[in-house]
Amino acid sequence: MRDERASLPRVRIAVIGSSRVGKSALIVRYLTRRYIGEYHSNTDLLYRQTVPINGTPVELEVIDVSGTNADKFPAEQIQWADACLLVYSVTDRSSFDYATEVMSSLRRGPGAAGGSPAHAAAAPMPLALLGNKTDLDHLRQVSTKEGQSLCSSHGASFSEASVADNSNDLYRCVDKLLSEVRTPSQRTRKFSVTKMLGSLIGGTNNSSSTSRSGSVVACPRMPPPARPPLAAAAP
Ligand SMILES: Nc1nc2c(ncn2[C@@H]2O[C@H](COP(=O)(O)OP(=O)(O)OP(=O)(O)O)[C@@H](O)[C@H]2O)c(=O)[nH]1
Repeated sequence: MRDERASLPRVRIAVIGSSRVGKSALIVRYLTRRYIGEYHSNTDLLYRQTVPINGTPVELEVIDVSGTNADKFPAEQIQWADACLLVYSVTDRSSFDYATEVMSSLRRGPGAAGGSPAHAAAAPMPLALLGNKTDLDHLRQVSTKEGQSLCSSHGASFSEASVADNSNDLYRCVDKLLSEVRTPSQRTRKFSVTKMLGSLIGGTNNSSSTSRSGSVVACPRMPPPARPPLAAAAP
């Protein structure tokens, strides 16, 4: 099983944003369609799932970059990733400011703040911005226009969504980002990870559950920026 998974093509996404904007809720929602109301972690977590695309399994890895350390620029996590999803809360101006800062650094130029050497030499890293918590519109501090304008000036795609309300926009946003990394002619996804959710939430021991059709693993620490096999996540 280990060799089989190691040989799969990988797509790596870094989800970055201030604390409490809903990054973990978003990732779990995307992978399982379930909503986690309260899940706080002060460390990075790696979610891993085998996703069949056009009948070809692809290893999707998503790193949930803890917002607790948002004063530290997540350069290593960005270097590790093929694409970044920046998340802020439309109810939290400071979270938008942080996303703005990260996006500006990312787009400042080759090697400025992340992106692998390959990315720097070729196209810029695919980047998406998502304004979460639109269900709390009455508490809104950041307008839709501000998000749009930030993205149009930085070559990123923009969406707003409510993870709590299970907006379709959140799936569209992530799917689009994935398609910018890999562009198979037709994407199909099959999830069978729901029953692993319990171990994911309690996942402090690197336990993993795998199956041919899908898996999720939580790792307590982010992998190094180079690309050795993720030993901690191996079954
Ligand atoms: N109203 C509302 N609350 C949300 C939404 N998404 C997440 N939340 C809540 O926001 C809080 C923070 O969500 P998390 O997913 O833990 O946020 P995070 O960005 O991972 O936070 P850190 O682990 O501190 O980095 C939780 O209480 C969630 O239930 C949403 O769309 N609407």
